[in-house]
Amino acid sequence: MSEPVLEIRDLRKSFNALKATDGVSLDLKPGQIHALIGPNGAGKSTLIHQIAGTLRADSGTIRFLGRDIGGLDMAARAQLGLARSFQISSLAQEFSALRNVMLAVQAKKGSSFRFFRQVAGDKSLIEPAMAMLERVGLAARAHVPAAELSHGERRQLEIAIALALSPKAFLFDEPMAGMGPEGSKQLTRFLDGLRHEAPMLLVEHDMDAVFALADRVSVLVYGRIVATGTVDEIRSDPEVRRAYLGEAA
Ligand SMILES: Nc1ncnc2c1ncn2[C@@H]1O[C@H](COP(=O)(O)OP(=O)(O)OP(=O)(O)O)[C@@H](O)[C@H]1O
Repeated sequence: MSEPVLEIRDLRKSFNALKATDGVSLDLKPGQIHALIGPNGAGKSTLIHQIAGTLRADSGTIRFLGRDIGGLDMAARAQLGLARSFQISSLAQEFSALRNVMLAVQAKKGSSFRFFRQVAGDKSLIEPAMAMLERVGLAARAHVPAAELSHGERRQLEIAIALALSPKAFLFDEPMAGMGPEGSKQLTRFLDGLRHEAPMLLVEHDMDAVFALADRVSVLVYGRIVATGTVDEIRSDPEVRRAYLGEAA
């Protein structure tokens, strides 16, 4: 069995009396899409925040590529290859799509800060940035400001930025939100191909997307994982159907 890329053990986070993360353990293995589902307020985003480093866990461990990253900040985790996207937009709205991706390429290179006008013509940034835009189907819109892109195009741009970081794992928080049926189908196809680039922890309410994509599904309710398994196992679990899928068991 291959080693997990991401290994979460007994993670806990409270907001006053509320246990938002209540002893969560999960593994993300190479090539996998591991979906995290659960009702509103179950603690899915809180969990993603702790893994990404925007929120500090109260206790428990987060190992990424074999290393305990609990003490690292978000930037250090991103530098190691943990790419987070969606829900909170990472785009600089006034900058073109190309410039947004160039900034990500520059950040990945870890180069010391320079004013953008000094690097605007830098081929070592433009070429990889354009390649990312091509991959996500946005090359023709490279020079359009992010603010003028459609919702679906902004999602594509966010993926291009995530790809520019050469991620070793993706954390995606509700990528399908607001996409519409056709957009969701396209994004589902795209994410399906991405699993071979890096495994993905996917928080998603769109069950069609989850059931089409996930190798494993974990169900979170009140901060606890109440079930974990394949799509078929989760779909046929009577407790999950009762607690979350809204069906009579
Ligand atoms: N910073 C905070 N301070 C206090 N309570 C918080 C904070 N962040 C989240 N919570 C609470 O923690 C619980 C889990 O919230 P979280 O946003 O993680 O749920 P979720 O499963 O992502 O929900 P949704 O599906 O609606 O996005 C909720 O009860 C929420 O109100």
